Amino acid sequence: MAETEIISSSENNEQFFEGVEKLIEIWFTPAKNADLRKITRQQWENVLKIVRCEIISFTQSELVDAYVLSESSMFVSRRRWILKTCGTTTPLRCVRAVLSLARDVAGHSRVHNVFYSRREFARPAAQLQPHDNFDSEVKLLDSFFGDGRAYIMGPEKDCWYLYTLLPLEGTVDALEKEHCAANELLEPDQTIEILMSDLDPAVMEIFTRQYSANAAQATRESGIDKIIPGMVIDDFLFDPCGYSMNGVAKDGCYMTIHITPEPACSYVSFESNVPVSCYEEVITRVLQAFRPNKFVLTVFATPDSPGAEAARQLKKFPALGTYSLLDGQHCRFAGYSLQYALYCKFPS
Ligand SMILES: C[S@+](CC[C@H](N)C(=O)[O-])C[C@H]1O[C@@H](n2cnc3c(N)ncnc32)[C@H](O)[C@@H]1O
Repeated sequence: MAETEIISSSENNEQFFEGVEKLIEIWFTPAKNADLRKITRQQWENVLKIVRCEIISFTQSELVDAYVLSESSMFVSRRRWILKTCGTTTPLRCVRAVLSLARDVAGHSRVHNVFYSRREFARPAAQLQPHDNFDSEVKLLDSFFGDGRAYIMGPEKDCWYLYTLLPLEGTVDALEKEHCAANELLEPDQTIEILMSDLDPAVMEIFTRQYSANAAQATRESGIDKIIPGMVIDDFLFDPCGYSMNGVAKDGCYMTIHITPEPACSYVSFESNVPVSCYEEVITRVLQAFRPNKFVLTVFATPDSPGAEAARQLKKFPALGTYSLLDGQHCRFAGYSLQYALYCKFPS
């Protein structure tokens, strides 16, 4: 397994691990016979060496290959590549290699869209270049993709960063029309992410070897298997603690959950592209399973996806159960809308 970044703080002997992930998603323009799944496992292993992580498990459905990594997950489908890695990994360092493999092995020579995002790290100074600050990340991304657009949402300590491609020229409305006309091949898409911190220690205990004999037990006891029914689950319980899972469904949907249970730095991320028109139930199940004190919620949706309605509904939620909205923003990009929100538990 790759080098672990579990740091022991000498002051109080508490373990620290940076659970916050960097997430990059690249969509390639549809091309005849092109498929990212032509890239071999050995080629992915070489790419992941640059990132400083390893493959520890694999599962697949007809439409998506899902890898559990020593630091989070990777999903590969015909024209979409997703890499989500935590700790002090360096995912942006491998983008050039991925673009070359996409062109030379998979037959994809045109990038359609790119999303790079992350929450603010608990310890930004511990990150390696270019992840030690957002400006360096943006500079490197621009060197691959030309001029992108960078956003910072939310208050300083809890902010969420996003980089995506600039619409070529003109208004978002005009571009959306153009997209619809030119890209009949493009499927609707939506992604929900819930990035949770400061979680209930009683729940976090489930994700330790002391409490759970294996990953399947942790999955069942926490209720992870009930969050989105019908997924084939590939789960992993780290030693002495920590948990990662990927779920894949026949229709190409995925979900992924990663858990850092250490009390000093507890963090859980949930992500899925499940196409629902109301996310309230999924969000409620996630919050009931993990009981965070604080979380960032983001929903990306194309205008033709069921998730577009869900994103509109979220705009209207000043509170979610026992959580109040601290900050919310809505953005429209060419082809996507984004809802960002930061929620915090009501003071008891
Ligand atoms: C890979 S997991 C999930 C990280 C994820 N990004 C999250 O949401 O927190 C990290 C957890 O596993 C633990 N862990 C144990 N052994 C590890 C290893 N060899 N590599 C990475 N993490 C390990 C860490 O201490 C941490 O609690």
